[in-house]
Parts: sequence; C-alpha cells; structure tokens
Amino acid sequence: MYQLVYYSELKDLVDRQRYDIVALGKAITNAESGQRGYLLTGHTLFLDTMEQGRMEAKSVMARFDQHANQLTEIGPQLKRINQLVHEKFDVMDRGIQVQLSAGSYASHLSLSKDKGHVLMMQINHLLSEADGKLESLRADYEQQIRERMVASVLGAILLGMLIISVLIFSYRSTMHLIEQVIKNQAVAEQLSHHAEHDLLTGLPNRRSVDTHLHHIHQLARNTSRPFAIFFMDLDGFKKVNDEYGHALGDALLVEVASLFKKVLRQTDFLARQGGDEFVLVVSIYLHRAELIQLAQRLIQLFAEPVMVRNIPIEIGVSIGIAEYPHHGQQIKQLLLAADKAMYDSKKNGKNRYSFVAE
Ligand SMILES: Nc1nc2c(ncn2[C@@H]2O[C@H](COP(=O)(O)OP(=O)(O)OP(=O)(O)O)[C@@H](O)[C@H]2O)c(=O)[nH]1
Repeated sequence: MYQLVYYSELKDLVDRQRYDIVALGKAITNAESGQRGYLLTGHTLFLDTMEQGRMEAKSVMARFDQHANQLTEIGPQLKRINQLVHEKFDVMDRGIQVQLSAGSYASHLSLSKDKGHVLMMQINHLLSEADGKLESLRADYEQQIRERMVASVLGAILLGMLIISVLIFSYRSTMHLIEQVIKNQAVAEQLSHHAEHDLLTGLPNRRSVDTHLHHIHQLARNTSRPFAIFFMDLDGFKKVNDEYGHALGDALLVEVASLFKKVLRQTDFLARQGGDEFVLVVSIYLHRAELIQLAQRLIQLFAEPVMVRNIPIEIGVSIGIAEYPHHGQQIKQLLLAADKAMYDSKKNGKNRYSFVAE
C-alpha cells in the first residue's frame, strides 16, 4: 500500500514537471517575441512582454531547481537548462543594451541574434530530451502502480478469504463446543436423574427418600409442623411374579406407581424404596384424620383388580404410618417405626393401614 502511494506521488511529480517544460518553452518564446518587437520597433511597450516572459521563466526554473533533487534521473539536465535560460536572457538583455546605445542599425545586433538562436535550439533540445525521459519514467511508474494495485487487490482477496476461513473455523469450533457442553450437560443430568430415580417406575429412589426426609425434617423442626411417613408394601406381589412372570410383575409395579400418584397431592412425595415397597412422605396436613383418609384411598385403589396387559391382577397394599414428632424425633427412628407399623398391618390380615403403636 505504501509503495502504491509512493509511485502515485512520483507519477504526479513527473506530470507536473512535464507541464513545467511546456510552460518554460512558452515563457521564453513570449520573452523573445517581446525582445524582437522592441528591437524592430523600438517601442518600449514590448519590453513589458519580455519582462513578463522572464518572470514566468524564473518561477518555472525555481521549480526546476526543486525537482532536480527529487527527479534525479533528469536532475543534471534541468540544471543545465536553467543555466542556458539564464544565458539566453543575458543575450536578450545585451541585444537591447546595444540597441539603446548604438541605435537600430548597430552591426552587433545580428551577432546577438545568432547567439540567441543557437541557445534557444540547445534549450529546446534539452527540454525535449528531458520530456522524453520523463515520458518513459511515467510509463515505468504507471507499470509499478498497476503491479502494486494487482498485488493489493490479490492481498485483500487473500486476507478476506483468510478472515472468512478463520470465522468459519471459529464458528464451527464454537458450535462444536456448545454441542459438546449441551451433550455433557444432558449426560450429567441423565446420570444425576438415574442416581436419584428408580429406572423402572421413574419415581424417586431410596437415596432420594433420605435427601427429601432430611429436608422436610429440617423444615418441620424450624416451623414446629408435623409430617408423616407412609411405609407401603404390596400384598401378594410374589405370587404375581410366580404366576405371570417377572416382566408382568414389572409392568404391575409401573401401574401401581401411576395409581398411587392419582390420589396424591403435589406436595406429597412418593418414592420406590425397593422391590414392592413404596414410601410416601406427607408434609402438609392439619389432622391425623387427613392421613387416615389418604390411607383409605390408597387401599381403595386395589378394591378392584388392577389391569395389566389386559390381565386382571388381584393385589393389595399394607401401610404403616409414623408421624413426626409424635412417633419419633429422628428420621431413622421414624422410618423404622413406619416399617414396623406396616408389618403390623401384614400381621393383622394385610390390605390395611396401621399407625405406629402408642
Ligand atoms: N417383577 C419384579 N419383582 C421384584 C422386583 N424387586 C423385587 N421383586 C420381587 O418382589 C417380591 C417381593 O416379596 P414379598 O414382598 O415377600 O412378596 P409378597 O408376595 O408381596 O409377600 P407379602 O408382602 O407377604 O404379601 C419378591 O419375590 C422379589 O423377587 C422387581 O423389580 N420386579
């Protein structure tokens, strides 16, 4: 880019120099015609034209001096031209002096005229030589500019392509990273779900029971409110497995879980403890009567045979209920008490509920 600007400036300089070459030629011609007019007519008005030409030539030559240093290729020629132009003006001045002192028929006049003519030829020759050099310099600079422009355009295209490639690459990498993060997150969520849920029924598992009870126990202690644990074990489940196979037993467990959920509220917590055992934590209730009602509704679910794969299955549920803080202060103690109460229900004929014995 820097080179492009550099050659463009040089080309401008050459153009200005070529213009000055023409301007100098014109200025000298103007001065000469002024001189000639005076010599022929003796009319001093022509001296103004000559002076004007001289002034123009001087200002062009001042620029020549400047350019001689910048355009080294024609520097010596420009200096030589300046020298000859000075000489040319001296000759013109001398012609006029002779006319002034000797009159219009002075014999020296023709000599001066001849010398002026030779000088002018030399000047013109040098001017056209310098112009020729400048023309070829200009062509060189133009060629350089063209080459650099092509290089700049190619460079810009390559740079653009590079930027686009980097953008595409970073976009793809970012998308890949995001996909990876989402996948990892999904896997982590799945793992954590598996760690806390029963794969068969989708209910929270034994581990979740502990976590939930810990949380509810803390809350109950802070607010002095009760909570109840229902320990539930299906009646006659082994027989179903034996009669219809383990797969149907599994399907029955799934069906039982969904039946239980139908009579529960959002705030109730139901989990599969293992085998055919379920744990229900009721954390919001006012009276024991509500617990009794709930236990009855749970038992009532099995009043009719449960349909599994179009097979009517007769089962029941035995429930043991322990209340905090009435039946114990600690979670472990309450769980054991509820389990024991459930066995009381089994002992007393199954398909019933029992509170922890007072
Ligand atoms: N299909 C199936 N059976 C299971 C699963 N886990 C445990 N069992 C079976 O469930 C049965 C539970 O035993 P019990 O509770 O003694 O059987 P039950 O017939 O309900 O006996 P009671 O409780 O006295 O009525 C056992 O035969 C276990 O092998 C399971 O994930 N799927």
